[in-house]
Amino acid sequence: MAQSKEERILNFVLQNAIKGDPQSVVDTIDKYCSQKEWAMNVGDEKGLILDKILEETKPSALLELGTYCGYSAVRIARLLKPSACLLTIEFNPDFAAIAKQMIEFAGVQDKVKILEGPSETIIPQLKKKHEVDTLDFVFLDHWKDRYLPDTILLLEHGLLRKGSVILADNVVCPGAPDFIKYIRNNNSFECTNYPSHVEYMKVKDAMEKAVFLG
Ligand SMILES: Cc1ncnc2c1ncn2[C@@H]1O[C@H](/C=C/CNC(=O)c2cc(-c3ccc(F)cc3)cc(O)c2O)C[C@H]1O
Ligand SMILES: [Mg+2]
Repeated sequence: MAQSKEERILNFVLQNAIKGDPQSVVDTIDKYCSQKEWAMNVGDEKGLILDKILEETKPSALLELGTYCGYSAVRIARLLKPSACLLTIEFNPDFAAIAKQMIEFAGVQDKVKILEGPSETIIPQLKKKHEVDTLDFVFLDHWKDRYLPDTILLLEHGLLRKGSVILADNVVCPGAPDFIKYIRNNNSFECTNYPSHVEYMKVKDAMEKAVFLG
C-alpha cells in the first residue's frame, strides 16, 4: 500500500530527529515540509507567535482542535510546565495514529492526550468524561467552518473562564470569516490579530487571539 504524505512525514522524523527531543521533532517536520512536501502544520513562523502567547499565558489546561500529525501538539507540549495537560481532538483515525507516534517519539506523551472523534461530540464530554474544569488555552486549527460553532459550544458548556485565551490559526488563509465577525463584535472577547504567512509559503495569513472577559 503506498505511503500517505503523513506517513512520510512521520518516517522522516523517526529517521532524522532525536528521540525524546521535541524541538528536534518540530525542526525536522519544518525541514521536511518546507523542502519536500508541503503540509498544513502551523509551521515555524506562526509557531513563534504561538510560543510567545503560550509563554505569556502559562496555561495548565489546554485544548487543541485538529491534531493532524501532532506538530502543534509537540510544539505546545515542549513549553508546558510538568503538571500542565494538552487535550487534542482529531477525528481522522489515520492522522490520530500518526500523531500518537509523533508525540511519543518526541517524549511529550505525559502532557498530551489525543481524543479521537469529532469536536462537536467531544467538547460536551470534556467536563464529565475528561475531568476538565475550565480551559486556560484553546488552539483552533481544524476545519475553518468549525471555528465558530465550536467556540459557541465551549461557551455553552462553561469551558471558558475570565482570561481564557483562544488562538485561531488561518484567519486570513484559508480564512474563518464567520468566526472573525462574531468574535470581534462580541464584547466578551478582547481580540488581537497577528499578521504572518501560510506555513512554508509567502502567502499572507494571520492568527487571531481572543481573550474571554467572562
Ligand atoms: C470537526 C473536527 N473534529 C475533529 N477533527 C477535525 C475536525 N475538523 C477537522 N479535523 C481535523 O483537523 C485537521 C484539519 C485541519 C484543517 N486545516 C486546514 O484546512 C488548513 C489549510 C491551510 C491551507 C493554506 C493555504 C492553502 F493554499 C491550502 C491550505 C493551512 C492551514 O494552516 C490549515 O490548518 C485534520 C482533520 O482531520
Ligand atoms: Mg492551520
